[in-house]
Amino acid sequence: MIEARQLTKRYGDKTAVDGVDFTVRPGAVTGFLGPNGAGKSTTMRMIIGLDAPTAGTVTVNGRRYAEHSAPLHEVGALLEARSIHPGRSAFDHLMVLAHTHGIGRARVTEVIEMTGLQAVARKRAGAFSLGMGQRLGIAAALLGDPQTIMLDEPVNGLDPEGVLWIRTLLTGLAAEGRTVFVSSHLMSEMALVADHLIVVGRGRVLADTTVQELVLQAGGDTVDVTTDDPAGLRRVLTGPGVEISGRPGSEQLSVTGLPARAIGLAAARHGIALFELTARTVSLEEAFMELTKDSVEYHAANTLVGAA
Ligand SMILES: Nc1ncnc2c1ncn2[C@@H]1O[C@H](COP(=O)(O)OP(=O)(O)OP(=O)(O)O)[C@@H](O)[C@H]1O
Repeated sequence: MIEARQLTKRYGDKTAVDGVDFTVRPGAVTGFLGPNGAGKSTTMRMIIGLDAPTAGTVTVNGRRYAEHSAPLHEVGALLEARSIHPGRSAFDHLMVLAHTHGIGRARVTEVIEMTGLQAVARKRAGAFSLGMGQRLGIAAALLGDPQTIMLDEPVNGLDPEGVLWIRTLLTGLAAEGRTVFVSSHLMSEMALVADHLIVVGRGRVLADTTVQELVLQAGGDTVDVTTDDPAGLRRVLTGPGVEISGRPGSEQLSVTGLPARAIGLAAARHGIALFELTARTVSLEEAFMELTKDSVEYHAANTLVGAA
């Protein structure tokens, strides 16, 4: 469990993280999404004590990171700029980390196998490809068998097989009851793994919601209808939670709050002919763009926060 309360980070005049509140719960993959510069990495750095908050708090499993006596067992993290001694082998790098927590060689071998690094474990980490480096970073994050796993842009540099492997790994860790917190600026990738989403923009939480809810809020439940009797159809469909728009004189209406099936049935019952009945599909990417585009950034925050 990760809990941020009014978490704030300022660098001089720049507010990178602006009073954010969120809770990342166990047993699910939570995606941490936002465009470049939204404050994701800064938030993650504060979670593991690499940066101190200017105000507010963030705890992992009920305590600030620095208060844990064996932090590797609490939270395993892969941050973008994790430094690995280039001359050291993957195995030695993991052994050095393991020693700090009294973790044995058997666990090092285990995480090497889990991350598919067996063939290169004795090679210099400095010669690793980006994808291999990511796998090594993930191996290090898993070393302490932590309850909470936090990964910053984990699919960066991974080939399709690696991306698939990451997905399976993350959903598997969540299924074991762990807290899994993963950042990305790729909504499409998050849609495939995340159960829950926290979307940030300009250091603020814009949405704390599920994938389905986000699509719905972005207009995913709009249905376009064309009829020769728009006035009649409006009368038939009007009801609580239903919004109907359309240009005066136009035969086309856009309806939100009713599924296409209900609209079709209501029209048939009243003998109103329809020429078009199309459920508008909003892709997750569109929903994300809509949410994070500058002009609606703070408006969106008001309507979406707490919508889950
Ligand atoms: N050490 C620093 N000094 C000054 N400004 C910083 C520092 N670290 C981050 N920032 C600024 O804070 C803001 C948030 O940056 P951060 O790296 O947390 O965003 P991000 O969401 O992780 O972005 P990306 O997807 O590009 O990694 C940016 O405007 C960035 O320039």
